[in-house]
Amino acid sequence: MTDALDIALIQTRTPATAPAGLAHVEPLIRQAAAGGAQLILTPEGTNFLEQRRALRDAALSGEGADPAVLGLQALAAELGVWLLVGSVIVRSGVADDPRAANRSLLIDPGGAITARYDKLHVFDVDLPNGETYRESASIRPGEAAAVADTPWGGLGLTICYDLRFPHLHRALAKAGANLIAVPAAFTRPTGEAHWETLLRARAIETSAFILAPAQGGTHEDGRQTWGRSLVVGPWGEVIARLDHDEPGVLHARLDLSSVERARASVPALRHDRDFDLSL
Ligand SMILES: O=C(O)CNC(=O)[C@H](CS)NC(=O)CCC(=O)C(=O)O
Repeated sequence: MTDALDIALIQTRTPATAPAGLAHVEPLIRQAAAGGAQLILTPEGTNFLEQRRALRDAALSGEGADPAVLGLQALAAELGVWLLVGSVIVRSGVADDPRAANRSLLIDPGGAITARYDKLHVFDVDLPNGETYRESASIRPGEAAAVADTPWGGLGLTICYDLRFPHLHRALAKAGANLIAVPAAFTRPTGEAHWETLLRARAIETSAFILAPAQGGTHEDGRQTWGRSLVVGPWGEVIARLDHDEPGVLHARLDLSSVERARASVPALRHDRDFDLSL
């Protein structure tokens, strides 16, 4: 295992009103691979993004039959890269629950899916500007966290709103993650107020790299997402950022040995104490 890892984050704007093909990500993934990225990460909603989605049975496939998933598997194999598909909206496959899963997939350079994670925390939120989200109406939350094996160590999987739950990230780090993916489709107001601060806080708390590819810009249905894809190092330092909401590729070279250095220096991950909360 060498200490250098070349990654790339894909920032895109998934079509909002219909199941997407790959036109909004494939050229960017090819560009990332041509630029030397070994691990490429895409945002939440890579195959489908629709704010006011009704239960869209007709539009949804299971993971094994989703055209975007199959296309991304073929692309990873053709390019010989690891691909973390931030999320796809697919049939959950759970009987008696018509809701979909909001699922991250890790695809290896042979095109095989080696890890998956269903978003644990769904976004049921009323923002001060009147934007309202009820993700639980269409998405069945997952039950389990996941740390995926990669040639570069453990990759903790999270999705978007999960960013607000620090104990999940600490648990991932304690379970062996030195990289944590935070693929997102953040709202504009919460992105502006919270995105970079929360990402840097999670990096500092876990002494892990935080890799956050985002949706960005104004979507067809008028929904706006906060781009500004970000790579943060284990000391909380910003390694690379896109300072806009347009589609693009963000390259970064990670020095993996910096995780151990940060953890040796401030071992807070090992300093948890049990405490009493009685008054
Ligand atoms: O809707 C889709 O198709 C894809 N999923 C999303 O966009 C999700 C659920 S609506 N968005 C978030 O979790 C935003 C979190 C956020 O913005 C915050 O925590 O502030």
